[in-house]
Amino acid sequence: MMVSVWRYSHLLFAIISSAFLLMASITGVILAVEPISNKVQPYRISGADELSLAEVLTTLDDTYEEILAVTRDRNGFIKVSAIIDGANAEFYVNPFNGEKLADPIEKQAIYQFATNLHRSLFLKSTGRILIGLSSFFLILIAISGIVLIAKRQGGYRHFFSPIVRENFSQYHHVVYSRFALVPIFILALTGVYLSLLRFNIIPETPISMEVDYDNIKEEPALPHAEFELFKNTQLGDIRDLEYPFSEFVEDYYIIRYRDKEVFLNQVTGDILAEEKFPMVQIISSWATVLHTAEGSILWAIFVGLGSLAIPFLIITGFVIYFKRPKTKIRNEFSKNQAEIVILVGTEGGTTLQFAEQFQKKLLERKVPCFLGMMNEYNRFKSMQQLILITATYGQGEAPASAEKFLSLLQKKPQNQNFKFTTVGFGSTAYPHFCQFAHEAHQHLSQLDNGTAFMEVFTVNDQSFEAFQNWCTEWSQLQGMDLRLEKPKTMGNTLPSSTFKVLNKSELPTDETFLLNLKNLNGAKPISGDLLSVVPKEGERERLYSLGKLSDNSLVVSIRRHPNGLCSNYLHQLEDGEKLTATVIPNRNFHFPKNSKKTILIATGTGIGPFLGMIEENTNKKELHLYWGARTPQSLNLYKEFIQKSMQGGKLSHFKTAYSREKEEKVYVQHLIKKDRDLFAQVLKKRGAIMICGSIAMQKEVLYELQDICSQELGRDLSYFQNKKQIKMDCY
Ligand SMILES: Cc1cc2nc3c(=O)[nH]c(=O)nc-3n(C[C@H](O)[C@H](O)[C@H](O)COP(=O)(O)O)c2cc1C
Repeated sequence: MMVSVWRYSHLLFAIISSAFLLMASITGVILAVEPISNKVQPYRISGADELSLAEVLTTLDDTYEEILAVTRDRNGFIKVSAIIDGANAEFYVNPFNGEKLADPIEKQAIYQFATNLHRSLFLKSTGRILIGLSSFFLILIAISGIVLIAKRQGGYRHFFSPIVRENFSQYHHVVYSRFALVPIFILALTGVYLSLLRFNIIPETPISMEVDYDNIKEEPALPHAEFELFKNTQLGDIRDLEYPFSEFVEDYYIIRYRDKEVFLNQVTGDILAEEKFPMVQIISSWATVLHTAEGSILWAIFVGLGSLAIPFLIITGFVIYFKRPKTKIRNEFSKNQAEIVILVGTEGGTTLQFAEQFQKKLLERKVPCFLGMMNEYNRFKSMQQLILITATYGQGEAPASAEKFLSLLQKKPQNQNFKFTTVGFGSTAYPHFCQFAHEAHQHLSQLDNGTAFMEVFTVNDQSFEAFQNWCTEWSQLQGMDLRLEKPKTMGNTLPSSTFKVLNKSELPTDETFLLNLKNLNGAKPISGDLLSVVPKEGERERLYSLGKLSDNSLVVSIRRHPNGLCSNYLHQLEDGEKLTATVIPNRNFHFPKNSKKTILIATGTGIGPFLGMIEENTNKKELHLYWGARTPQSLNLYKEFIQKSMQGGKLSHFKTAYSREKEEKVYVQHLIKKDRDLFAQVLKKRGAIMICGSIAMQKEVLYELQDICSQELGRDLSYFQNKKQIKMDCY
């Protein structure tokens, strides 16, 4: 079924019931404390459950004047009803010696208040109906939530796979709901059951045992300590025992077990009648125990945490929904007038925002274009070029708005020849980077009348810069010049900081340079975070990976492009000059502190964040660096730092691959192939591999790593990516 159906059902049920659920869950948390505070009282006597009824009744009869009943509650406390000095009394006893321990625990006012609010919102039957219905909605929310998580994770098998943190609400909503689903589901189900019971929709049929009074025996008369049943029944097995009303033989002992009731002749000890409780009664008893957690501290904590999760999930759920980018597609040309058809595959809505910017620029140039969703694929009569802009979800699958695309492609063939282009939006933090874009492109390539206009272009982590690059490349091939504007809603809202240039070291032959910066205020970056620089007002931002050498010194490694606005702007900065830029946290690319062995792989300026990570390796854990560049001279910029780090023990091994040193080109992937045992060992021992550099290098490196994973470790590469043992930041 479509993800959107599940999503909207999930949301709808939550909207309908959220206020009542909030009330029920908050009071539920308070009520979860009650069984714990009862259970910790010292009235449970160790070993009492193993005493026989014969022993207990003898002790109690010897101690008290007249016993009416003995009850064992869910806490294991033994309560006696007796007549003392002519008055009825109830109290807990020590069944070993009959000693009174305490009066029964009285329900505290706070729990009484919370119980009333929890059950009926102080609205009597109306409130009970509302709470019952909310519990029912909670079951539906839990079911649709399970389906949604499974869909997002790419199947039930991956239900508990790690989640990439995109933002606080999205991440924590999924993380906590995965663990809270079980208690929430049980609370909701038992809540509905208890409501149905209360309204007699589930009828509780009472036991109706008949005693054959005509055949009641009066002999042999035995003292009750001699009754077989009392000798063979342990105190822990019963729920309660009622003494006979009078001494007449027609009155009998009533003994209630967990699953049955027994009438016992008070003179001879014969069983007069016995009946199992009906199933409904047993289920009701279980539903009460599970829902109220009476008698179990662990269960009370479990369901208490489940209740606590509900308000959190309601709030984060609404934040996710209301923060989703809202875009309404406006088209100036109909689908059959358009020469360029842009179809979008999105789930969170961001990809559509990018596509809208692109469509806007085309419309400004009066290009007849149409923007729609990939699920709207149809016959487009005037289409000359189809542009797919799509995200990837699950384990490399289609996002919600593109689920039907591949089948529609077969069902709705175009009558004319057309070109096609695919832009994939994804994240290298996921094992199957932009896989759906590649798959869609592949399917289009198989059509007789479709021709690829460009290779698949991939955009990592919604990088506007990358999308702009694609747009420039595409528009040049089209013979036009399109410059996109970054929508305000897409801009990062993080505050900018001022940096002072400490120094600049340069390697003119390679057009690369290192900028040493000091943060004068604002954010506290970690190596691997990104520095967003806007070279001129109105210009798009460029991102650079940061290395942190000390609290006062950051480093960025930059390649200077001949016409590059930003790289040239940074290059002309003099020592002491100020730079305003924003630090963007890049959580998926921080140095793994818990890993005993780590391998860093970089090409060219990709070494930048690793310089900081090496410097931070003060514990001198095993750290390998593989670095690829054109010639040995390229190393001059970093040589001193590397040598110092190796001498200081912060870097254990350093290997280089130069592509223009000898006839035969050497790339980092060749080094990996040679050292495959080391790579296998590191992954096996829960170490980490970090990759930074070009996407082209990343592809080759991943290919090599995939081979090592399947050949040496018998697992897919994605297994280690999911465990965050492989981290990438490539561009
Ligand atoms: C649950 C989940 C699963 C994802 N799976 C993948 C994946 O397998 N491959 C990938 O490249 N990106 C994956 N992504 C990243 C998204 O494709 C990326 O964030 C995209 O920009 C989202 O676009 P949208 O907001 O238009 O849906 C995943 C994101 C989420 C939240």
